[in-house]
Amino acid sequence: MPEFKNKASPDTIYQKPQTKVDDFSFNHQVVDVFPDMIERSVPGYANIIDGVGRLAAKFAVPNTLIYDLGCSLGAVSLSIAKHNRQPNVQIVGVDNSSAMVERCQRHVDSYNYESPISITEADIVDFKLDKSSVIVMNFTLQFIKPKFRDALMAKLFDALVPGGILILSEKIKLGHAEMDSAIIDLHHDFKRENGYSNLEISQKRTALENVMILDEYSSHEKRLLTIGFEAVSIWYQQFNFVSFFAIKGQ
Ligand SMILES: C[S@@+](CC[C@H](N)C(=O)[O-])C[C@H]1O[C@@H](n2cnc3c(N)ncnc32)[C@H](O)[C@@H]1O
Ligand SMILES: O=C(O)C(=O)C[C@]1(C(=O)O)C=C[C@@H](O)C=C1
Repeated sequence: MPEFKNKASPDTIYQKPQTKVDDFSFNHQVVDVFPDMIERSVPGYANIIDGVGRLAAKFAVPNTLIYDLGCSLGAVSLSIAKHNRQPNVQIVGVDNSSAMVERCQRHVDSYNYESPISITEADIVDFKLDKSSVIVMNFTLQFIKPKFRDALMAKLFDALVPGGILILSEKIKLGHAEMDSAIIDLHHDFKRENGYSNLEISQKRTALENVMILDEYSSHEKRLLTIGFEAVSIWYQQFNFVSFFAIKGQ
């Protein structure tokens, strides 16, 4: 995983009790601590970033684009640039948080990989996509309103060349209450082991409740197959954090 060159500030956002916990948003306060927050919150994050770059390299095609939708600080874009061996591949990161885009541009500018990376501020729901061989949404679809998800996935399918892939990483819910609760407990243990208190875990959970809506893995798979993808497969999972990819037939 490309190291963030400026050492990230520690995430202390939910340390103090808040009388009213606001909905989570990718604002300046979150941007400042984001590398620390995501590393301590998402099991396997560094492995996923590296694996996405390696997987993208297997499907990248010259003279196409590779999209990183919901790019945050550019970790996926940089991993793809690091692993890509194909000529004339342009990596395009898109995010609708101006605070993220501004910081992401600085990160990307501090690297010098052969494949160019451009960063754009836009809402991916109404962003027009050009011909691409790989599209990645790493922990982003969960923040898109459910009513927009089918159309967004269909748009990504249309933009892919035959043989192209969509890589999605998502926090999922399990279809069985007792199993779901056990896996959520393991995730919370992971957070506690990374130094988060019960108060931090519970306030963050409240903040995310209305903005991060989770699907079951079976719903993701069904949606992608219904749209026309030839096959869908999980390549990484730890607890309720899954990364999977779907291929468009030739
Ligand atoms: C959990 S972060 C993604 C992490 C990042 N992909 C990584 O691997 O480090 C979700 C990102 O999606 C962005 N986002 C959420 N909704 C969006 C939308 N409608 N259009 C574009 N970006 C969006 C947020 O601003 C945020 O930066
Ligand atoms: O479930 C959580 O507590 C999370 O923090 C998850 C999650 C994510 O999956 O995107 C949510 C918001 C932050 O961007 C980092 C991680």
